Amino acid sequence: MHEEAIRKADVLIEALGYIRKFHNRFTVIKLGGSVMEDPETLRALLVDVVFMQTVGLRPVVVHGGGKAISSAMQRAGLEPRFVLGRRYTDATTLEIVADVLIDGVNADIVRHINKYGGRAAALHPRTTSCLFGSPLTLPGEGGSRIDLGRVGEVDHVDTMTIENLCLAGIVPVLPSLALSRDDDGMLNVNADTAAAAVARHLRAEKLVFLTDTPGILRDRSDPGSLIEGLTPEGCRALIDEGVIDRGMIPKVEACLASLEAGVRKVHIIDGRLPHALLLEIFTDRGIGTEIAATGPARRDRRAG
Ligand SMILES: Nc1ncnc2c1ncn2[C@@H]1O[C@H](COP(=O)(O)OP(=O)(O)O)[C@@H](O)[C@H]1O
Ligand SMILES: CC(=O)N[C@@H](CCC(=O)OP(=O)(O)O)C(=O)O
Repeated sequence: MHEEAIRKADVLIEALGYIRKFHNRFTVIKLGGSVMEDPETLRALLVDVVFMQTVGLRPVVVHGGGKAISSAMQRAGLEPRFVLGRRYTDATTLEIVADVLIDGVNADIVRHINKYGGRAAALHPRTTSCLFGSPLTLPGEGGSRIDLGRVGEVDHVDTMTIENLCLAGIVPVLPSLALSRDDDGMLNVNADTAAAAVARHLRAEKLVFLTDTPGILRDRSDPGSLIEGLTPEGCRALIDEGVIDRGMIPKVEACLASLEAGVRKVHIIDGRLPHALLLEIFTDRGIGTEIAATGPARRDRRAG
């Protein structure tokens, strides 16, 4: 009986060091569509976010919702089309993307954070947009540019609004939609790059990607092949070797850009694991892949 109580006290003491270290620091948390499919998984993650906000960290949530968007498109008789990992977004698709991300996913996250005793604010183009950008075109064959429709990239973040909300103890929740500086219309942004842009502009302490894999795996079919610590050079080598592939490429590229811009650590973790966020941030061992500018980021020598 006493042993169990002492073990719980030890857990709290272990967390105390991290709570002190990250007090008043920004942590940007990217929620991928894959972890928002199951209500119980989402509940556990948002309870962690409320915990972080309550103990004085400054969590900022940026979310996607790719799976829900694809389902809504299919219900409307539209076939999703991706070009180099980006959804081709015409005017009809943009309406669906905005409805799913704003009225569906964003509203759901805000409601749940409030329900679990926290306070959250929806920041999107239909309330207060904090993300501003320009249309993204990708290089095509023979020097041409690939047109992606209303797809954008973030080039400005209203950090003041985000910071003020955090200071007031409110968790800002942003979907991956930006306002175009050209025409004031909405742009659909890849959620990994949107989260990285927010982390860069806030000079966040941490950027955490919650996804549907234990982290970066050396062998994608073997969860035991998790790579716990990586440097940017290590990441580039794994991309060249083809170990990092598909959806993981934009995530890792977003990680590298964030680290270059001063974000201290990036974590890629399994959002399906209950309390993944608390385990990664408040324990010595962590659970996923940690990428830091200076390595080697060995787990047994981690200091947050
Ligand atoms: N080396 C790797 N380790 C783990 N996952 C990888 C790796 N390379 C590619 N992936 C793929 O990346 C996916 C995660 O990216 P993505 O599907 O875009 O997630 P999200 O919707 O959370 O943004 C994994 O489910 C996996 O299929
Ligand atoms: C331009 C572009 O591709 N935008 C993404 C935005 C959502 C997203 O990225 O969601 P996940 O994080 O769940 O993948 C899309 O339309 O799917």
